[in-house]
Amino acid sequence: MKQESTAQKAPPASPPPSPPAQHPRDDSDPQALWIFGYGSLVWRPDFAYSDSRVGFVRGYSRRFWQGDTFHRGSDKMPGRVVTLLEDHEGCTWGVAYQVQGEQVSEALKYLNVREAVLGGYDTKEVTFYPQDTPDQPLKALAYVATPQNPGYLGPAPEEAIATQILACRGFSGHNLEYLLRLADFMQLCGPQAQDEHLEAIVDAVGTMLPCFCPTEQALALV
Ligand SMILES: N[C@@H](CCC(=O)N[C@@H](CS)C(=O)NCC(=O)O)C(=O)O
Repeated sequence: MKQESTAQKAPPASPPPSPPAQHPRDDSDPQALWIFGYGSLVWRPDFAYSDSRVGFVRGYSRRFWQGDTFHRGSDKMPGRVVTLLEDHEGCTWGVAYQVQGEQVSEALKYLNVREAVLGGYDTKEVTFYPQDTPDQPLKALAYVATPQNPGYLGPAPEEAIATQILACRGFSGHNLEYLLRLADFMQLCGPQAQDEHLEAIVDAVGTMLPCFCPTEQALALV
């Protein structure tokens, strides 16, 4: 069966910018906006920002339950990326970025394409607790993939998610890079930042890698 190369799939033409929605503003600077990243945005924001904080949001758990046919997968082999699941007991660590002045419209225009159009994410206001000043929470904008979006894959055993991640790649790179960069970030956050779902997938990948790695004999044939 002909494998569609991701190189053949041109990204959809840029859509008209999203209508000016009401976004949470930074009380200290009405022109400023905080944007919360908890997936690829923690290591590749790719928009200009004035400040950033490591911290967490309460009431949400991070899950690899969103399919991705552009950045980390293809139409035939969709990858898995993260979204936020409402969970009363949940806590998700990430990075909040402050954008000010012209940075606000530039960031929103960029993220509308990257997250909404290409990724199926919608925006949601969350309360962000900076690691260093959790008693001074901030209102922030998060991009969340809800079960209603067409790319949503929903729950699966961590082993199945690991297999899918090992097998997929897209325009932004391999799905495994996405997983491991997020795991690296969580390591940097320290022992108080736990994500059992992420850890279980990383463990499953580690168990499966020998099956995905060529043996010496196979390499000798290259
Ligand atoms: N909205 C989450 C997840 C974002 C995310 O991973 N989105 C995908 C879109 S499907 C993306 O931007 N991928 C770019 C990449 O994989 O480098 C975040 O705040 O980080």
